[in-house]
Amino acid sequence: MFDYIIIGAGPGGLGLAYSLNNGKRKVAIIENDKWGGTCPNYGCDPTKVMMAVVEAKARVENLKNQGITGELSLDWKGIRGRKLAITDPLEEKTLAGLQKSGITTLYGTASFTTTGEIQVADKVYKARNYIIATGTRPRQLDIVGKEFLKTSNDFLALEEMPRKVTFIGAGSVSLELAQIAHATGAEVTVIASGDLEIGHFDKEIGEVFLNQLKAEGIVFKENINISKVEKSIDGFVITDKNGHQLLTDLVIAGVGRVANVDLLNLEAVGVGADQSGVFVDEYLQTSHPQIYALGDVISKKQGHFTPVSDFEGRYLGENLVSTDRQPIDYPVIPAVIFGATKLAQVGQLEGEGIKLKSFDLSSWYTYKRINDPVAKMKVAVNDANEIVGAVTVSSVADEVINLLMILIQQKINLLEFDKMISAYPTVASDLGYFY
Ligand SMILES: Cc1cc2nc3c(=O)[nH]c(=O)nc-3n(C[C@H](O)[C@H](O)[C@H](O)COP(=O)(O)OP(=O)(O)OC[C@H]3O[C@@H](n4cnc5c(N)ncnc54)[C@H](O)[C@@H]3O)c2cc1C
Ligand SMILES: NC(=O)c1ccc[n+]([C@@H]2O[C@H](COP(=O)([O-])OP(=O)(O)OC[C@H]3O[C@@H](n4cnc5c(N)ncnc54)[C@H](O)[C@@H]3O)[C@@H](O)[C@H]2O)c1
Repeated sequence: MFDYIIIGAGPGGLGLAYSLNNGKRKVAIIENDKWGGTCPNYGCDPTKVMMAVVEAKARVENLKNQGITGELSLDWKGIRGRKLAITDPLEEKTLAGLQKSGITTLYGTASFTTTGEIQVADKVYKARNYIIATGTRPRQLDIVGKEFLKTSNDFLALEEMPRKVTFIGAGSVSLELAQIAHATGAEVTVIASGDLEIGHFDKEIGEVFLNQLKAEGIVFKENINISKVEKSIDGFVITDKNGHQLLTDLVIAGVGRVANVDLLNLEAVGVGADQSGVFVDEYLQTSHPQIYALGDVISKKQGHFTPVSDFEGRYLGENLVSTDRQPIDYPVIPAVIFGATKLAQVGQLEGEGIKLKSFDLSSWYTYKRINDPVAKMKVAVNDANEIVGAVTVSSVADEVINLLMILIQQKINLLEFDKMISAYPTVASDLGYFY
């Protein structure tokens, strides 16, 4: 008998396992694929290791003929080799870390039994509480030729970068991988089924980001509904509902992700869920009192990001053992689409008493110094002169947004900000001008 059994060893499940494991409690964690979950094996880490090379090339190219001469080219094999060396060992390290800390590790697909226990292969395990942290997997398109569609996982495993790569869907997965493919020499097309805009981001700044990707040479096609994909001698032919065709060497479907709930036998324990995830209350408790859920697998309005899963893991780690249960209280959550140019947003941009200020940052010293091709910011300030939201596009948007997140979360107004000194010239030394 365990105290806690966690299903899924991604950032959420792992955060919870370590938080609950104090030597006295018996904690088990179950994984049916790679220890560490999506982020280190198929998501954040490998994509950002690859992106670092794309960013470095752009940084140099932005200063070309301003003291830098010569041609640069990226080599996919080298980029992939870097990824293999940095992120592939993480799986083994994660498993070793769990075993060293005394957490029981079980390998296999977990599902609930009709008596409310957990089954893995032919063994049944019992616990006081069960926590579902099974994440998501790429959504598959139900079209003719769906067997020819590849996913982000397949992209990361490519041995060669094909000459022509097409992405279906213009969300974060496609927009990041499209930049990597394009920088390594592929002709890249991104197909959006509706108008080209990035959900959850400010429309105007999102458009600046997309225009920059277009200026770099990525081709976007909007309002295209794909009806079939066929194999031809030269590659694959994508046909849309109007009969237009596109020839390509590789098709990646980046059309969202679905919750890993189907193998869990949730009906047996009466836990509600659909493709968007497991239904939980503000304590991350499901309709079954012994079963909780966290991370990407839950149906929620918060973004599907590693630090959110980790936050939920740490929240449950405290709440499950506390006599004074508190509902989860999410802080502001930054979202970033990475690339040589990055798009980043945090907090709220509209609401009562909120003023939105726009800044063209390209002439600011921080950005002029590195000659960023685009640098813009919108900041939302409330009546109390506190920053409550921001959206920005530039090569350093990921760093700026985290600093703005701290100002928002800590409600630091200009008076308090002015009591601090930031190193200059850095993105931090610009912050006072945004109030
Ligand atoms: C291409 C890509 C890039 C990304 N980039 C970023 C980024 O830059 N920054 C960021 O914050 N987020 C990023 N994300 C999102 C991030 O990876 C996820 O938000 C994060 O991994 C979610 O953690 P989790 O623990 O909730 O789920 P997961 O990491 O998905 O872990 C769930 C685990 O449960 C296992 N599992 C599923 N079903 C069962 C079962 N029945 N039995 C046993 N085990 C099971 C799965 O194999 C998996 O290992 C990216 C995602 C993708 C796909
Ligand atoms: N930097 C990051 O933090 C990062 C990077 C990559 C992925 N992620 C996470 O991974 C998750 C999945 O990303 P994603 O890009 O797969 O999903 P997404 O939901 O961000 O985007 C999917 C896109 O596909 C489009 N789409 C859906 N059906 C389509 C169709 N039939 N034809 C064409 N387009 C279609 C949608 O309109 C949407 O624009 C996200 O939740 C995201 O949070 C995060």
